[in-house]
Amino acid sequence: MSLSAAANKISDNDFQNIGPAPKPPGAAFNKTQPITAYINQLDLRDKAPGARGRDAGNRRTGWVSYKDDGLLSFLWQKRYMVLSDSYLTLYKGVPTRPNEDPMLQIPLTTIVSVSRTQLKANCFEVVRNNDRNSSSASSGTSSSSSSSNVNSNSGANSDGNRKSIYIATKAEIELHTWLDAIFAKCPLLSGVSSPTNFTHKVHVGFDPETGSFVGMPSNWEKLLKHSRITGEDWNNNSAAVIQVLQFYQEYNGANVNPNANANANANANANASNPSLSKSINLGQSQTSVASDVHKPVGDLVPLRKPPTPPSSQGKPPSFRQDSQTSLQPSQPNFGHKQAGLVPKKFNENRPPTNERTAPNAGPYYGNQQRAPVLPPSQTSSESLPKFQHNMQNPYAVKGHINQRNIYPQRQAPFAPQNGVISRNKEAPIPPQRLQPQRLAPVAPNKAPPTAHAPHALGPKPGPTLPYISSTHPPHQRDAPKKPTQKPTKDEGVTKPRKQQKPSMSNAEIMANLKNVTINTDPSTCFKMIEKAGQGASGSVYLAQRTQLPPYDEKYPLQEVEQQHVGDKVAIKQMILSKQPRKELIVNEILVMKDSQHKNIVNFLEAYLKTEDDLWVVMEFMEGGSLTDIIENSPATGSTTSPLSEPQIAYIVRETCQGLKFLHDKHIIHRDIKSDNVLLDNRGRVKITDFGFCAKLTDKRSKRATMVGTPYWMAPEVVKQREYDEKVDVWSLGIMSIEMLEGEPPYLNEDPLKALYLIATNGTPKLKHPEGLSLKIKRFLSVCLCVDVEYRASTEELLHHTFFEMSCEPSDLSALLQWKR
Ligand SMILES: Nc1ncnc2c1ncn2[C@@H]1O[C@H](COP(=O)(O)OP(=O)(O)OP(=O)(O)O)[C@@H](O)[C@H]1O
Repeated sequence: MSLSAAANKISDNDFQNIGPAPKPPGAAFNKTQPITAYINQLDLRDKAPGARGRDAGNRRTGWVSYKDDGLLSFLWQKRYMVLSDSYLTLYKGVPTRPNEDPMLQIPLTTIVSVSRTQLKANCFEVVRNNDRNSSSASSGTSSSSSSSNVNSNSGANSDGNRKSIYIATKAEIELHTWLDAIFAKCPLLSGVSSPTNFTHKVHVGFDPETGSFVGMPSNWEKLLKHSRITGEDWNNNSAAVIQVLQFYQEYNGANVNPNANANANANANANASNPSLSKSINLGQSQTSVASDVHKPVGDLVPLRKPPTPPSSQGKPPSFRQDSQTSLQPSQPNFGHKQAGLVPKKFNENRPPTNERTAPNAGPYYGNQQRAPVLPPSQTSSESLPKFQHNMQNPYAVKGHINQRNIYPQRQAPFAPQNGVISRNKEAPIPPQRLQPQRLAPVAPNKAPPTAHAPHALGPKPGPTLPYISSTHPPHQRDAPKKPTQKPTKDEGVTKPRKQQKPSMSNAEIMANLKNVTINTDPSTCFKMIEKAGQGASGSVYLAQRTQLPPYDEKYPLQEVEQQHVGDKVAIKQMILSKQPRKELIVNEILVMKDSQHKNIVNFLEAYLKTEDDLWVVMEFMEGGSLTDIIENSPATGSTTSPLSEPQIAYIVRETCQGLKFLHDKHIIHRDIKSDNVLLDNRGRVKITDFGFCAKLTDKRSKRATMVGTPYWMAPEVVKQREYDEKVDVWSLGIMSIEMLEGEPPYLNEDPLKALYLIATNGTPKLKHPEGLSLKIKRFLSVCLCVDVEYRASTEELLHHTFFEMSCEPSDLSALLQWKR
């Protein structure tokens, strides 16, 4: 026996005949245990036959990468590591002789800290107190328990007498087992993983027996539990679950460490294959804060849907007090991230417009990865369709109903955010357990005109004393369209994700910029306020009549002013600036609107800074209200037919698409296309509004990665946090078309988190009743809702689509606008 072996009480046989690890004790295996705990129960120690007795087989061995901060600090070296009861020893290779000299031997009694580091994947740092009992091969002696001779190769990170080495393992699981074993053996660590800089390991899994997730940060666990994301979902695609969790949490304002991303995904992927075991996902050091910050209430949400027009049929002024009292929304409205860039980007330059550009890999519709067949116009006639339909496996052409369960999986537990509940029901606040989307019937606009000119005549005086509705996000309600399947009524609005960002400008800069785009005068004398027309997250919208032309202001060219007439009806959005958390975004929004005069974009007229705190944005008035209102008030809603006919849908989508193409040509992405943000006037004109989420693409930034939008309308690439471009609007346009066909977007009855998961994993959503639809609309939807962005049509291409040939005349919308009259 070698000296070192003797000193360490190691048998010469200890390094031989290691043999396979014993099988897990199946019966005792508790599936709810994190996998590391499970593995710790297993006897992974190298039980060399001769080892039992003196060392009780109590050692662990294996190949690792090793590095220190000494002379060879730049080098990761492959080493064979042995953990015995007394030492952590590194060899050049598997020891073949009993007296084989180690490269480094550290008495366990000197190890004062072991912690995970981000130096390398699966890496940990071992810190030892160097003033005693450490030895190194380079000392010229074999290891000795009394040696204090540690050369620079083995010492690192000197801090007085403390030195570090770094060990990296190939797999995450190895790292866990090494850490656990070292902690168990080092007397100064007391078997407890409490060194400084330690990383919280989060072992995530799903226990099929209890039907619950294990090892999750508590907030994630709750989110998952109530999102109806099932163990099956987890087993099918755990990476997607982690992805949407991160997405959702971040978007709901949790104070997530920005680095807390990648590891979990990667590990979830890596672990996704074994459904029977819990999956071990190490969130890494940077994700410690994920675990610790997850206490942010999930109820810190912003309404997905715009709040309804306040009840007004009684002819009373809007009850600000009631709204502000009943809303449990957080005080920050959602502005998204408007980001300006000025250099145009070329896109779709190699892609000639086609009449029928069909997405080949539009998820389940076409089910293959080939390039879209570009059919010449002559081939779009019906005789070519059956073959096409067969080849492309268009699910929209599938006969028969789609099983509702495919679209609305069985509910399990109700959503129970930790706190911060959003109530959408003034009379009976919704219990926190229920956070499901709901659509309530929109309220008819206030018909009774207020008696005075200015908005304050409509209710409490505006200004700082006004209990301002928008600041508390009164939630939008919609009646879920009645369905024959009698799905459970949803009580809660869904969330519009909100990302917290540091304001990029100081308040003074913002005000200066705002003054540059507004007329700094009191507009009260220029308008007669008629009624409240709507409520947005950032302010109230009023119908008003122009009583006076705007005063001359150099920011507004004379010809623009001359287009205005006394007596014109306008919409005025009034915002209290002190209630806006991201004032700089309002400036951007005004700039985008001001610069986007198009027949399919709600026309910006002028903006006033009435006081330092009171901003009025004047726009053209759209009497028809939002497309959401129209869908929900359609005579067909509640019946088995679509709320809108295909010709009506074709017309509205075409008009919206024209507005989008205008934006896209200017390299602006809207990022929040949905029926709420499409307004109609009483002549059937269709216009896009709400530029709060707009982003401008530039040469330098031809793609975006910020997750913006409203979950149910979000493109998969947004949900998956990939780079995206203008085509996210095309996806949302496809979803908006489904709204008009089915009354609501896919997955609206799902918890937002589950919806995100479904978008990420299902890709192209299924239609509820494809059998009754024309092939043209199904093909149109396929090219909009194509997961592969490359094959998704551009707005330019869409405008050539044969679906638009069936567009109705604007006058054919009159029945839909009837409800407003
Ligand atoms: N130009 C307009 N003409 C008529 N009604 C409008 C007009 N703009 C908005 N509205 C009504 O006011 C409601 C709120 O609109 P607004 O744009 O403020 O909502 P929002 O999308 O929540 O906006 P933000 O988040 O920017 O506050 C709309 O749903 C619509 O009913």
